[in-house]
Amino acid sequence: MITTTGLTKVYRSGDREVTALDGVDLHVREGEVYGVLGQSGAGKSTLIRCLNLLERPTSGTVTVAGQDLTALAGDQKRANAALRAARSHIGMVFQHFNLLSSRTVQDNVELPLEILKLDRCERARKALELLDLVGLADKAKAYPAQLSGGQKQRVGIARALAGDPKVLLSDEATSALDPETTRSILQLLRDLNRRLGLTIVLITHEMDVVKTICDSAALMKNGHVVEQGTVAELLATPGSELARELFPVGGEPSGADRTVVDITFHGAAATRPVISELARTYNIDISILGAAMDTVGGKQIGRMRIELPGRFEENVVPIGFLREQGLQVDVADAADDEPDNEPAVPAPAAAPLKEGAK
Ligand SMILES: Nc1ncnc2c1ncn2[C@@H]1O[C@H](COP(=O)(O)OP(=O)(O)OP(=O)(O)O)[C@@H](O)[C@H]1O
Repeated sequence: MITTTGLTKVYRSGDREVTALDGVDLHVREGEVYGVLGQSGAGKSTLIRCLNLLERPTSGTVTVAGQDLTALAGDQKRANAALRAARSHIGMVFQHFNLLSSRTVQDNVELPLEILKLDRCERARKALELLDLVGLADKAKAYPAQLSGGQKQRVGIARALAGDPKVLLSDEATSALDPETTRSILQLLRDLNRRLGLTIVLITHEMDVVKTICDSAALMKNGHVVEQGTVAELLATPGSELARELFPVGGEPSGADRTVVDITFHGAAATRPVISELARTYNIDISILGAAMDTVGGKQIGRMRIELPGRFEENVVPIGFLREQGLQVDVADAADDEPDNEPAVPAPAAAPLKEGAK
């Protein structure tokens, strides 16, 4: 539904240049909720604003619903009209709602319909229908100042839906809201995604938002997308930073001469007694440093951090055993055991070794 290739944005002011996006290749499938994460300054807002060409990319392409928006973004009048038409199918929701305080709720929602030149009756009908969809039918005549933050964001969402968009872009839509209101807005977005088949790209810095509604996510750093995929793919990627942040499991090793292993249990594997089997089979003492169960992307996932006595090279066989059980196993670096110094050790038949070492 949305593809960017080699998307680059360089801001220039005087002789200073800031590369906010540096060759971003993004792929958002139709009908999914896609989260973009990253620290402040990573380029998230620039990316989302480039998706509807509010920000003109310096180079690269943006394709939305099969249409290359970058090709429409010429200076000629015809191209601009075509871009405006394409944009009307992309809604945008903002962190601070951006409502006009002098207009009623209904008039705020009607604004994009005025730009689309719908007649008065049609505008009113559509605005009331949208307000009903977001649960605010009774607030049509209220002014923004009379609404709570969550209600204001619902108006922002209704306004974003006015052009019957296929895509909704959300720039930190919930970060100005309290946790309960955040949950209800996320629920509304998920609902709209399912009922209208809406593709949603949202920027967030909250892992809970990703856990609650995202099908896929990307992590940005310094203008690059450094990880992206479905939540399940990310959780199954050894060493994934997003997976670790989505599902943190702490615990420090008790000494230098230990091997720390993070195990992720998906589905049926979560209920098998693999740790006691491991202890019995190899006659080793296993310490559990941390453990957590959670629902991520609608699926039950378990994670455990264990400690095995001895260095990595002494634990090759037990680690191979865990992998043979179909578990995802990430071996953490021991404090005194840099990856570069790891000895080459033969792999057991069914499992790659130390692929997840970070
Ligand atoms: N209009 C602009 N002019 C110059 N530099 C800009 C402009 N907008 C953004 N930048 C710079 O581009 C980089 C990326 O900014 P951007 O706002 O996209 O990051 P972000 O990940 O959204 O950050 P935040 O989470 O703080 O909003 C930053 O270094 C920022 O200072």
